[in-house]
Amino acid sequence: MPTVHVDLADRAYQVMVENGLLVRAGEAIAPLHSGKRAAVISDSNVDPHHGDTLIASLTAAGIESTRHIVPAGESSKCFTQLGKLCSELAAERHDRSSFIVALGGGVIGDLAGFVAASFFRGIPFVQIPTTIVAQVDSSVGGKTGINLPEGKNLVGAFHQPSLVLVDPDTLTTLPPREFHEGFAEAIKHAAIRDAAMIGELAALDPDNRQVPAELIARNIAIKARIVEEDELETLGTRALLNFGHTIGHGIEAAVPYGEMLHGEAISLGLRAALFLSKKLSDLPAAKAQEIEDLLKQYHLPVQLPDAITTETVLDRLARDKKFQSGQIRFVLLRDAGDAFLSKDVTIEHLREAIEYLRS
Ligand SMILES: NC(=O)c1ccc[n+]([C@@H]2O[C@H](COP(=O)([O-])OP(=O)(O)OC[C@H]3O[C@@H](n4cnc5c(N)ncnc54)[C@H](O)[C@@H]3O)[C@@H](O)[C@H]2O)c1
Ligand SMILES: O=C(O)C(=O)C[C@@H](O)[C@H](O)[C@H](O)COP(=O)(O)O
Ligand SMILES: [Zn+2]
Repeated sequence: MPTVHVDLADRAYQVMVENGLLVRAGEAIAPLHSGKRAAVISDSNVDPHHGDTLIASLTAAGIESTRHIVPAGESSKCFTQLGKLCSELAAERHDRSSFIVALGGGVIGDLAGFVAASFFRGIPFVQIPTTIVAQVDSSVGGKTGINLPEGKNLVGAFHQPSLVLVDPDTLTTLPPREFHEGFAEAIKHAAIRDAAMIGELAALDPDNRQVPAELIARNIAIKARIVEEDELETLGTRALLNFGHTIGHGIEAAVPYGEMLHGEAISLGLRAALFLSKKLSDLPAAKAQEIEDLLKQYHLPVQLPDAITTETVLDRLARDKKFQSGQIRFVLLRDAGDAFLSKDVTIEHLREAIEYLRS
């Protein structure tokens, strides 16, 4: 069973990756938490598939739980759901010895994690990710938060989970679109840190739901090593995980939240970033093509819909956290597996890259 240790001093934790782990979640969680009351936060799609299994496992391990369900989808990463969940926890008389269990995709992980960071000024939380995005990326690293109409993830906190339990079997209930979108984050990891994984992803059948636990763990390890180096994104290393996210976030926020899934927007952002990496850095055209082909193989979008205007994308991305004192910090590739943070990308370059997505 692959386990990845995230080494962050007093905030260190394990990420366990194992088929069938959801049934044993209670056993894994109980020894880590002195409190025996949990608030399970999930969404209206995930709870009917996996909620009962989790609650039964917690109960069997002596953990009493309350159940909190938000509407499925990106639009739930908002102040309304944050406030509602905090009120529900207070009404259920959760206290500082309680902990949260987030059961769902990246939306639930980010939202429930922010509830955990805020309620009573912070209580522990466990991540049980159920999408590819969440299993290879969002459940690890401690970025929690919500969106604003003005842009993605503009309000939030760093709050590391106390444990992450990844059960690849939960991926079998994902609809095809939601299954494929997550591979954009795995392709991102390969592009920035693990060129060999490009070939390995290309060798897999993109429609096979039996995603190898080793592949998920390999992605988690890439992210964990970067987070260990630069937990709060102050040094620049962690910003490399934002490859494809400047334009990607701009596109995701240019339409009503949820209309374009995160991974789909990031696929477009990756293609734009590959274009700029060829133009402004040394990325060989053949490498860029190989990564772009991988996006297509995983049924990810590579063309910007006509209805999304370049000016709207530019407006949304200008509010991104990566803009500091008016300067853009943009992630480019020198080569596959070799990313760096550039200050040479201008608004004109961004405009050109967004237009390129129409070709
Ligand atoms: N914190 C981070 O480091 C980080 C990293 C990457 C992405 N994110 C965030 O994650 C979010 C996207 O996450 P996502 O793509 O997982 O979206 P999501 O959580 O909305 O899940 C996608 C859809 O799949 C459904 N679903 C989830 N698991 C299911 C399952 N096992 N069976 C059936 N249906 C299931 C959900 O209900 C939803 O409709 C974005 O808000 C993004 O900003 C955060
Ligand atoms: O964990 C990180 O760091 C990442 O950048 C991972 C991204 O995939 C993720 O989408 C993250 O939420 C982006 O963070 P943001 O700070 O740019 O909003
Ligand atoms: Zn992302």
